[in-house]
Amino acid sequence: MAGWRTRLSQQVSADLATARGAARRLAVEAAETAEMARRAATESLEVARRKQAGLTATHRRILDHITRRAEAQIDAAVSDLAAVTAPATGAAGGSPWPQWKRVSSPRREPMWLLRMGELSVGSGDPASRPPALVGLADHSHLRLSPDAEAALPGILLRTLGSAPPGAVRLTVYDPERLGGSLAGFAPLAPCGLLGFVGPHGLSTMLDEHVEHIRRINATVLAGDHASLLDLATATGRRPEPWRILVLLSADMPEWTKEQRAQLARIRRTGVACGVHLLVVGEDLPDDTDTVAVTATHTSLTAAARIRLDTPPPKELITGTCRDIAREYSAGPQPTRLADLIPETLWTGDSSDGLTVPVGEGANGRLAELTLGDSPPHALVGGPSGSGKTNLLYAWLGALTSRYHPDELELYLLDFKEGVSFARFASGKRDPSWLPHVKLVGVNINDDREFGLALLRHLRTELRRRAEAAKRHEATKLAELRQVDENGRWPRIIAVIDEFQVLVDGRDEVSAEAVTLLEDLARRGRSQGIHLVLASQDIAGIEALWGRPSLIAQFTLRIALPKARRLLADTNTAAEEIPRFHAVVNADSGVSEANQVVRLPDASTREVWEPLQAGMWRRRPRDNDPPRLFDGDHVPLLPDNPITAVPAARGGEALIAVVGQAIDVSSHAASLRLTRTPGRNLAVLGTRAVEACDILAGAALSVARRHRVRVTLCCLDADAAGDAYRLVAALEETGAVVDWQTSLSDVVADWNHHPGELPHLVLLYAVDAAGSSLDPVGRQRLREMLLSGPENRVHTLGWWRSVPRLREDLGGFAARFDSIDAWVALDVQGPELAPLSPQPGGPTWYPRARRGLFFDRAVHRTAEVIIPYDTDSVLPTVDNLLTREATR
Ligand SMILES: Nc1ncnc2c1ncn2[C@@H]1O[C@H](COP(=O)(O)OP(=O)(O)OP(=O)(O)O)[C@@H](O)[C@H]1O
Repeated sequence: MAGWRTRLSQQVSADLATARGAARRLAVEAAETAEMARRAATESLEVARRKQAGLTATHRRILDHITRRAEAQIDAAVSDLAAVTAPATGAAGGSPWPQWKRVSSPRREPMWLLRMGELSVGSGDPASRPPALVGLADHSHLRLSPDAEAALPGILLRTLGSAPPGAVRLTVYDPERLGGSLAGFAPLAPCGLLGFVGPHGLSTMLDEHVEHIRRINATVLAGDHASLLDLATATGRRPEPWRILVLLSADMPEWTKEQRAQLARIRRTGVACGVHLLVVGEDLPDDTDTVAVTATHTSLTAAARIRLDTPPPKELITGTCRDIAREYSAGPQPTRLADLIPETLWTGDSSDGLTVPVGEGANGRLAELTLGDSPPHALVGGPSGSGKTNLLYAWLGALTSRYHPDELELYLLDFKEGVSFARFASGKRDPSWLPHVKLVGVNINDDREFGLALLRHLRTELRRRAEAAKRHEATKLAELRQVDENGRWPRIIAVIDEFQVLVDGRDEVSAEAVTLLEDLARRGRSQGIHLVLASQDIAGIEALWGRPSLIAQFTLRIALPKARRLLADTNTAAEEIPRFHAVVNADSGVSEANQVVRLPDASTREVWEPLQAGMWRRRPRDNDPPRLFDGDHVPLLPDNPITAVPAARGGEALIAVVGQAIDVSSHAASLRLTRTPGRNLAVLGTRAVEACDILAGAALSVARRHRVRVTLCCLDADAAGDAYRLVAALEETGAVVDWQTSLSDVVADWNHHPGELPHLVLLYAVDAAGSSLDPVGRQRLREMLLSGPENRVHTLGWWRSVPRLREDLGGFAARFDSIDAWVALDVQGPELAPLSPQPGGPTWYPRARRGLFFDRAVHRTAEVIIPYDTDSVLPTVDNLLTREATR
């Protein structure tokens, strides 16, 4: 028994030991497994932590990137917004108060938007934040909530400062504080730019604004434009002011039904007519048409928050209002030349006429002038200083900017002293010219012949056009231009300022001028040639009154202030108009056709020069500068005054130049020295300098083109210096020159060189020989004059009076057929009778630097010339003496 127990016990012990061992092993294994699991878990945790850190960094990087990009986009959008809004806000609309000043917004564009504060967006510095903008004038009505009331003075000041003085008018309805809240604007009140209305004036004020809107619709917009802004865009004109009606604490629910109805009308129709409501502290029913502003938002900027600017300093408000009031009270600025200039140059077609604006009419629109088939010609009148020249500048500026130089040509003459048209020609100070101008004549008050020359030139052009029209069976310019597509037929305007100088004399010049004017006025209408005659002097107009058929053609009349007799007798409108205005009348001056026009300043160089420079830069390639004739200028002997003129038979003709013709082409007046009897020249008169110039010009012009023999004899000590200088100049041309001191020797030898070279005999003060020339000598002189030309000996002589010439030619019975050509200086017309085909002599009033030239071979009547100045083409006496000394 003990044995099994022992065995059992041993067995149990052994099993227990085994079990313990197994348990221990299991425990160790479990511990190992647990340790491995722990390690694995730790590692996993570590990996997870690392992953999480990586992911967090990546996420942060992505987030940063996205944030930066978003910020950059916001900043770009902000600066885009600022750039986009900048032009719309303009200086006075948008600049912060420290830099703020008054600047008018452009006329054709909508009034600038107004800065109220800034949008709270963007990351950058507050200065670059986009402005919070609202529009009032030209844009909409505005409503400020009570917490935004502080913005009111700023909005009003910016509006006032963006427009010219007087262009914004304020009416303030402020029943609570009776205008106290806008006291800074008070300086505008005395001149009517600001009105305060109390409770009793409300209905009247609303009625007035409604009536104003009605008037604008009926008379200003007149169905042609949808709004005043449309009118401004189309025409550049702002004929009506903006009216801002400020309603402060208006307590509208208490208003009568009629008052509310009137307000509703203003809301519906006001903006198009420049009437705007600025309501403070009231809720308007159904205000979708009104921009609402609170301290933090505007209905335009939706969810974006805004921050309002601080109000402008009080002194800025009062100072600005005082300036505006002062400038407004000083009167409106005249219209500007720029208002007459089209945006694109030279788009007009002149086939049917020339129509351009010239100033501002009473209705605020541009008033136009037309020249064409009707009215064809214009008369402009007004006393000195009334602005005629300025009117002509404005008209010409508008014409030349609208019509291309192929559509319009200008001929401009000014008979009064001064150089008013000289600016259109190229000069030393300003080399540009007006490309349409063909001819400018200034300082021609003594040279009426130049006016005549212009009229003759126009008559020739008229004939050319009439012939072309006949060929093409056209009855007027428009038709001719249609059928002759390749022809160049611009309209021509000839402007003659102070034309009375040309027509009010009692001589042949006036008679011919009036006849030519009559012809041009009558027939020019259909050929596109238009006359504009201006005069300050009633006499000018009166010279025409005697010619009813002539004056009847001048149906366009422009009367400057105080012009007399220009309009119909009963029409006194010109007496009543203020400075810088004109009565324009296209119906021969009858009162019903009056149109009062305010004219722009077109005279000052700053206004004119940029316009001319712009056209000059765009001138056609073949556009030549206009010919300028200045009566005060003495022309120099040109190098080559004549182009080669072939002789009738063999060789080239000897052509002696005597001066510059007073002519449209300013050509050289000359005589041909042919082998015909009489081809000599006599210069007559006592003006030695001019006589020397004529002889020098004649001799040099021949000697420069032909080798000649010259015999020179000077009998006037005062002229000897010039004669001596001429000899030197002639020798330089290769001429064979013989200086004689005795006239007897000259006439004794005149035919000693037969046939060799053409021979010029230059005699200075021939008559001074007097008694020193015995009868034989006198006879030889006559022979030389009579027979010389056939032998190529031509005498160019200076006699100081006609009687002395006559004496040298044979006394009382003298015949003048040996003198074909003469130039008279200070010799009266009747004295020239024996030399002239005109009975009693030519009409000639001697004047300085002018000569009367007659050549029997070509002239029917004598022509006025300007002796060329030869001083600068002759060597100086000092030069000659030095030359002699070094020989
Ligand atoms: N619309 C205008 N706006 C501003 N200034 C003007 C205007 N019209 C004329 N003026 C100025 O008035 C002055 C006289 O004008 P303007 O020379 O045209 O007169 P006028 O009638 O031609 O005189 P005159 O015959 O004596 O030359 C000039 O200084 C001119 O600049």
